[in-house]
Amino acid sequence: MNPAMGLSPHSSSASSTAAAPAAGGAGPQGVFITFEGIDGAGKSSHIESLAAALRAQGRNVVVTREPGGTPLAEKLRTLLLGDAMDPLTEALLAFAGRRDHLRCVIEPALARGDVVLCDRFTDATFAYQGAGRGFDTQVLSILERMVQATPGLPGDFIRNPDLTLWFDLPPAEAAVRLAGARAPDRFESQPEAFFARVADGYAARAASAPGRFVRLDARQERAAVWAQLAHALAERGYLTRAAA
Ligand SMILES: Nc1ncnc2c1ncn2[C@@H]1O[C@H](COP(=O)(O)OP(=O)(O)OP(=O)(O)O)[C@@H](O)[C@H]1O
Ligand SMILES: Cc1cn([C@H]2C[C@H](O)[C@@H](COP(=O)(O)O)O2)c(=O)[nH]c1=O
Repeated sequence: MNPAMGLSPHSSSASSTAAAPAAGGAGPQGVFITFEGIDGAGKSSHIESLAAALRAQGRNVVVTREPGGTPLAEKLRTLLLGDAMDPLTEALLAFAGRRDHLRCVIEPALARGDVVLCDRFTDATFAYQGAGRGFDTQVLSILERMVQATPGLPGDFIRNPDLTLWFDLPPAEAAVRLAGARAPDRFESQPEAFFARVADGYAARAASAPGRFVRLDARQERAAVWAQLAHALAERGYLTRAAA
């Protein structure tokens, strides 16, 4: 457990887990936690509960999402979820929104020492555009490096989440949960085979960064999924055992 409660944990680079150099001095570093999984896996059901638990422990928490998180990126979200386009255009819109989101919301919050809880981030681009659409992941890696380089920090520092909570649910079960819940967007209306590829994409990302990813068995009932999540946070010192 980290007794500093995440005040100075690892903000990792793409190739290492070295701590992020603080921009303009040795100020506090926040904690960047992302929620990932196929549509309907249960991410949104837990993000506000985690924010409440962290706030109860005195942390400032920013809850945000991708695509979106800034006025500009929310406009790009509307395009991405609503308009037909090719996979490269999807990837470029996702990364354009991410750049604005990082510069305007995520980096300032982390520099203040806040906890950032983000519903989806770059792993979603690799899972949906890479594995789901079959787009070239080498191109995605180039965009990732360009977009996640942090202003004020050395050029080789790439902002990545400290922790990624991967809600792993079989596509057939996600489809049952989403059926009738709301009008499906352009991604939610994809066939089950698409989500099988997306799920494989998440598994591949998790295998490539095992220290960052925690797999949650999202088939369980809500309280049991929360228990897994809280345990993972407590193990890393981000939540006290009591809150978990
Ligand atoms: N553990 C669970 N067991 C059964 N149903 C659940 C569980 N968790 C969430 N649900 C339900 O499944 C549906 C999808 O949940 P939620 O919106 O949290 O998923 P999501 O991963 O955020 O989806 P999306 O990415 O599409 O926004 C909701 O109707 C929610 O009430
Ligand atoms: C970040 C990101 C997201 N997507 C897809 C994944 C989902 O289908 C939607 C977002 O909807 P949600 O209800 O907010 O989960 O967008 C994507 O294809 N690429 C991305 O980079």
